[in-house]
Amino acid sequence: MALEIKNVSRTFEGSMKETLKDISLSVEQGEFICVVGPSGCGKSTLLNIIAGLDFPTDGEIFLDEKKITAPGADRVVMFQEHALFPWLNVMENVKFGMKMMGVPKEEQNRRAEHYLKMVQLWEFREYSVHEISGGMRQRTALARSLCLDGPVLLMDEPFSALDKQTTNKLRADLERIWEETGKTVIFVTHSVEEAVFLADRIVVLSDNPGCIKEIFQVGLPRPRRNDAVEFLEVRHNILSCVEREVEKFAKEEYDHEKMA
Ligand SMILES: Nc1ncnc2c1ncn2[C@@H]1O[C@H](COP(=O)(O)OP(=O)(O)OP(=O)(O)O)[C@@H](O)[C@H]1O
Repeated sequence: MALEIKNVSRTFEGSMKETLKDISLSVEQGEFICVVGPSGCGKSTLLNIIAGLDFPTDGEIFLDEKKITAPGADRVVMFQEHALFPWLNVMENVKFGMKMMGVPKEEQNRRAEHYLKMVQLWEFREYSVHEISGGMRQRTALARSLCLDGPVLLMDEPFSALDKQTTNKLRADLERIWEETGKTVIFVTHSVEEAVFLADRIVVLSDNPGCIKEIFQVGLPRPRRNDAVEFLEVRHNILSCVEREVEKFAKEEYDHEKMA
């Protein structure tokens, strides 16, 4: 599904500044977009608005020309916290969302098996949540999200609480799954390296207010190696862009303090 973000701005009640200002972006069906930028620049706010969990003060978002006004089955959100139910086992957790959506039992079983195999957890389906590692929990959450079969996957720093080795493994898994399923992915991350590993395009947000500062087309062949010279070059360019933003923000804070 194609996503069209048109002049989206968001100001929170009681706030003196716009969190997001005039964001416009066209995302093609099956594209992998990463959003990076300084802490607090509005990445999660943008994702929440696309999810229909929050609303723009100005502007509109369209999914295949249909305006987004609420959460919907066409967009599945996955957060940093896996939010699994500790009293359910892996399989039951994966089926939970489908149950809530009234998916017939046979279809629940079919999808749960398919996606648990895809995330390599089929052998662990009877394990309870406390018996599996953090990475396996996040893979359970990923299988649960994939089972909902939404064409758009919205991911808010899904791997940031995990150790480096597990994160690297999950990134590679996600890339493979994205290639297999053809979903449109919007992925928020603090890690420029993660963005260069995963994205077709990387959107850098500026801070205060959150605007699109630059959009990078990554263009490196997949699978990508984070020690390849080309990878490091792209990473360096984007990092400089984000760091300039952080420096600008720090200077503004400093000037503000001086004037106070
Ligand atoms: N519900 C809300 N009410 C008021 N202000 C909010 C609300 N949600 C977010 N904000 C403010 O909007 C700004 C952007 O927050 P947001 O979480 O979108 O940034 P972020 O770029 O995702 O941050 P981080 O990288 O630290 O996760 C922050 O100043 C935050 O305090």
